[in-house]
Amino acid sequence: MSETEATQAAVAPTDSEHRETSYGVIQESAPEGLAAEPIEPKTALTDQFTPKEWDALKAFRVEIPDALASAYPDKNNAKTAAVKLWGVTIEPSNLLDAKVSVVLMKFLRARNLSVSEGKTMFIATLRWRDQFNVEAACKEAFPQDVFGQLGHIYGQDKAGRPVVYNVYGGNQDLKAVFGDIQRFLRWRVAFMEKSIELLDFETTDQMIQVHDYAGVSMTSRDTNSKNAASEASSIFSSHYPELLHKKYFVNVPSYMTWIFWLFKPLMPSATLAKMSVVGSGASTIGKALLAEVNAKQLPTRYGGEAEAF
Ligand code: HEM
Repeated sequence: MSETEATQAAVAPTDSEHRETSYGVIQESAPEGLAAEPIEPKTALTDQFTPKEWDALKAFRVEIPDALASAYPDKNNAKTAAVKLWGVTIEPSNLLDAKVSVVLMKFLRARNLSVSEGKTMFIATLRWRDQFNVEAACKEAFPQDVFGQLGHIYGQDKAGRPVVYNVYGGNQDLKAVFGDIQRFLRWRVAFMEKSIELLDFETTDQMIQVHDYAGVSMTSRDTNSKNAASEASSIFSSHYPELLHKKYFVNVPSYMTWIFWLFKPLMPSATLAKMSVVGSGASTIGKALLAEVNAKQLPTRYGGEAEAF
């Protein structure tokens, strides 16, 4: 059997006997003359896929071996080898796995269900992860005195999504944080990956992000912090599709809210629609965040009851 045939057999087995498939799913008999549809393992998240999304996913699965070969042109067995993305193992022989389906669906949704564009994004993401060396960034020891207060992962929203906070406020040495842009980016990517570890891709596949800008002023926006912000933002738009449920910008000084719109050209409109700028002070912030997060899960400084960071 050729590699292409082997892949198609794994994606859409056609024999009409009861049998266990390569991905461990019992295949029901199909009526005479009809190809059996592979049985899809279901989860709360795959249950939310629309018929159009299922169609796109089935077409995308067929493209995966080719996508893997394009992502890793120097690897001999790239077409059949496993790749790990956000803790989920993707390989041509397990494409019916529900978690794999949820991960692949993210690339399709981010590209309006276009299989070719989703595939391009998937290939670019795998290549970028290698070039950036995400694995090494996740193992890097960042100085606590510079990065220790910059990111917090705390609590869940009412639907169980993790809530993550980036405190980019002026109450810390922003020159040290953004002085080395590449180091900041490695820290930010590692923090994103750590947040993603809390997603099981069965019941939860998105997070809430909060940016806290308490104490920033126009002088905090120097060339380095501006470049770091736009580079990080473009990395997330290009290589972390559909992982954000909502994003709140809190403690934004009112004379600086216009900065929000500077990011408009960097982000798809669907992502922009998930974001809101909230004013300052625990009660104002609480009004916005308590709609999503229970008081016990929300730090007091944001209007909740949790004695957190
Ligand atoms: C003045 C100091 C500021 C610093 C140091 C700063 C830092 C950053 C950084 C590092 C990012 C990268 C994305 C991330 O980490 O999630 C970012 C993104 C962003 N910032 Fe700021 N920022 C500042 C001010 C502001 C202000 C006043 C606003 C107004 C609301 C704002 C709105 C945004 C938006 C819309 C994004 C894109 C979000 C995304 O890509 O997920 N920033 N900022």
